[in-house]
Amino acid sequence: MTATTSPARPQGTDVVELIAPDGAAAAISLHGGHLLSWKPAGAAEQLYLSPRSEFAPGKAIRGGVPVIFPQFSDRGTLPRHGFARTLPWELVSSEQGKGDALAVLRLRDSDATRAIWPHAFELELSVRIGGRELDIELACENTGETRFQFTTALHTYLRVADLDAVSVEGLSGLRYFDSVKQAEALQRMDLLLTGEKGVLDLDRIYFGVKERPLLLAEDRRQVVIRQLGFEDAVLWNPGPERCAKLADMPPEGWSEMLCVEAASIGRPIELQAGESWVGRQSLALL
Ligand SMILES: O=P(O)(O)OC[C@H]1O[C@H](O)[C@H](O)[C@@H](O)[C@@H]1O
Repeated sequence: MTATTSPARPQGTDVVELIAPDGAAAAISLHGGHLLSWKPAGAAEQLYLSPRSEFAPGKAIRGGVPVIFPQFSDRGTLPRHGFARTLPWELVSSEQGKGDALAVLRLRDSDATRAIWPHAFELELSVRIGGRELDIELACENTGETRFQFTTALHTYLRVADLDAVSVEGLSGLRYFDSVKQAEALQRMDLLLTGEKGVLDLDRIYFGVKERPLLLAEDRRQVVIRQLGFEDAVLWNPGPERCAKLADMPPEGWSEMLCVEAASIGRPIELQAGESWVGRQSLALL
């Protein structure tokens, strides 16, 4: 069975709706190849999507899962977080299986990308839902004649009921770059408390996370976050002051979200002509 592509969700954005036989559901915008919503079977929305997000050509959507490629943040000369999140992707397929539903989207180099990044590439984003699990896989192939390097992330905005009650486990002993303090540090404790009691204005790149599972926990909810192929993870919450300066976030938006991003930043990924790389982030609601 083929899932439908509904035109004109927010302001004309094409959105692919996925529904698994057990009722798990997701919505993916072709603008940015951007997962907007994930509802596990029998459960509520797990992703944060800003009610003030702009859904306009050339603009990034605030929330969901932006695809960051080929540059993380301002770490290079390209537009912030690269161009994949602001370009139209094409839908390759969307289908329902026996126990899941899967959509595949593609972005290839174009005159617009080659004008600022002179490389031939093909990105494929696969989103699979079923039961209480979500898999997001990003594959990149070098379709040109020369090697290139890139940094990348799946910039997942998790919805939280109350940031004060949220903790993240699994980071102890890792070195991180604190982008707020512009300094490196070592994560001493396994438990990272967010919100008023913990770290506000949180912006850290944890290096060498690799396949360590992370656990996001709040009162009665636990989400296990796994990654494969990505080396690092980013934790981000703008806190009240920075949030107030973001035009596409409501003033209180920061208290309802926490980004836990699967990323490769510390060691850029290098692909020779014809080579491919694959990275995956998997979320499971316990
Ligand atoms: O506002 P954006 O360009 O979407 O970036 C949002 C955030 O993305 C990442 O998490 C970075 O580590 C942050 O420094 C940045 O503020």
